[in-house]
Amino acid sequence: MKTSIATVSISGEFEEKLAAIARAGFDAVEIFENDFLAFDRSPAEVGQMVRDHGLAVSLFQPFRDFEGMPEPFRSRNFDRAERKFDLMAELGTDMMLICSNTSPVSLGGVDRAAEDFHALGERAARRGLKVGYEALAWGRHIHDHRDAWEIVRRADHPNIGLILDSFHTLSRKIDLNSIRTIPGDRIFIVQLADAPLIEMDLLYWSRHFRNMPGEGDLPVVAFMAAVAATGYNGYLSLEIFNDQFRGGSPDAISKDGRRSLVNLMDQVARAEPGIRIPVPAMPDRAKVSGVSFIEFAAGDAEERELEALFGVLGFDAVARHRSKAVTLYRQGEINLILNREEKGFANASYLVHGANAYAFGLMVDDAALAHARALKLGAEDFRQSVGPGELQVPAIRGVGGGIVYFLDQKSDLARIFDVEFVKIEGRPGVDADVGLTRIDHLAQTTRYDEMLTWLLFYTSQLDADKTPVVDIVDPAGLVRSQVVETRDGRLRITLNGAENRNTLAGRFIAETFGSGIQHIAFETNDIFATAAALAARGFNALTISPNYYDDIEARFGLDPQVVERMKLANILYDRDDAGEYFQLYSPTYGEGFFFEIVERRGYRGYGAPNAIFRIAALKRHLRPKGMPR
Ligand SMILES: O=C(O)c1ccc(O)c(O)c1
Ligand SMILES: [Mg+2]
Repeated sequence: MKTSIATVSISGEFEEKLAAIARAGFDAVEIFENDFLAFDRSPAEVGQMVRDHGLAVSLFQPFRDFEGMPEPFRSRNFDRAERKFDLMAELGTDMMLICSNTSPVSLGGVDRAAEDFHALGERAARRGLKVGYEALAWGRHIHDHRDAWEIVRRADHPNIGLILDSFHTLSRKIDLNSIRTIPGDRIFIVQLADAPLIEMDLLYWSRHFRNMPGEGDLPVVAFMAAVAATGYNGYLSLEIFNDQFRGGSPDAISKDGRRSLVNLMDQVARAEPGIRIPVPAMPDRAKVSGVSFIEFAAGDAEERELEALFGVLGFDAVARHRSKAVTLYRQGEINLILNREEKGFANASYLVHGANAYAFGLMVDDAALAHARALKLGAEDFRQSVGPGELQVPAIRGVGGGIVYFLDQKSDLARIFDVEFVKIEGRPGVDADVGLTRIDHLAQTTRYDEMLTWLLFYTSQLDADKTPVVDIVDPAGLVRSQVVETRDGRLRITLNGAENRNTLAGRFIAETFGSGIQHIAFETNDIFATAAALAARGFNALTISPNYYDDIEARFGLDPQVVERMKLANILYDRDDAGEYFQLYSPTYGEGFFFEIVERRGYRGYGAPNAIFRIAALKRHLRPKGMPR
């Protein structure tokens, strides 16, 4: 498969863009005219620069307001096109994109447009060039690929073809079967973009909100499956206009782009077998059956603090690592690992970020395959030397440079805790359990502009979906939250994107020097019993304002006695179509890390309406900056 990306999709100086695009593994770039015009090198030098980076120029674009113009505009347009043909020869590309006319003076008429294209085809043929026609979703007369195709068909010239752009077709919800009847060799190039579903003007949506396939909500897989079914085997070219990407890291955006195409084509090849586009074989997205463990890095000082905290939460130290300063704590199905090694990755993470939950293990169907897929998608491999008899657990770097381990039940990895740990025997009378059964969700906080990267990271590797974005109101600003979850809820990761550093989330990443796990939610089957057991162990739940309880009693029509019990235990409540949700929180530790305990009675959400109340409460607890602990 041949991949390409438009220069507008990436931020930076022209040469920076090329370098990042090349490093990410693309074959070609679409040169967007304005990027070129703003750059102070000659067309020939630009062409050479592109080739020096090992790239080709897939397309020169856009040429605007060409077809269906009255004189004198029509003649001028042909002259203008000839000038651009000169430029293309110097750049070293044979393909130009003409987008459908938006000019108020343009005349409609399929045949008039077809004649213009036929005449242009003659001129292009003399130069050995090709011209592709794209219907902009907001074109004045032509805004549907079916009409653009009709014009190309009637132009009846081998040097004139169709350009499809997923955004224009999908934003207008055009029947995708209409693509399947177009001959693949008449489609000159396919541009790909996704976008979040937002009701707004098509032009504005397109120019500001496009994102990489898989990052938005449009059915780009179905679109591309229809294109691939035509026999098309040309460039798969990303064309992403996105305000955030324009200010982002050229390397990160390029890598995301390349990952999005590999993931897209893997899904297309599965949906549409026998396509001509060669798609590298790779394992399917990994099925996750749960979070097997969460590992904390700490130093001596925090070790005792964390140990005490785990104890209060009802975790028991059940095993010690055979060769490392690592302890395993357990309750129900939950495994917490405390790593206070003075060398290795955990220690490095501790030195940079302070005590933090830097790693977690996912139980998948096949760890080796999950790891192999991740690497094919461009994930960074993680390996660390292992002692004699210890297992090399397949792993990759994740959010904030943390580690995601893959475990399974079918290999030796199933016995990791038996192989690497020694049981701590004989603690009679210790019955710490407060009824926590499993990890309900992990919450990772990132900068807002990294959110799409990590959403794509998870959803391209794991058989999990993303939920729509929810705005979390922090008294100091908005935090956007989006969840990656499996249908059965065995995996739930909430990603919280902080836009400013005054929010609880923003402060967390500012003070801990980067993104990471900010909270962990455990599940219980009886939150009232768990709350009582926790209190008996000396746990202080986060104090929720009494005002909250008056409100929920009225809002949900709850039994006042139940509300009174919730108030005493600082339990928050929410309800959706599927059921009820109860939550309680720990105070914050360190720079804003906390635990949550939830009981789900069928409920599928995350208590977003309660966020403002618990954030306000958490902030009351958070020590003022600069104060000693
Ligand atoms: O927003 C535009 O004008 C524009 C230009 C060229 C394209 O290929 C496109 O999809 C949109
Ligand atoms: Mg386009």
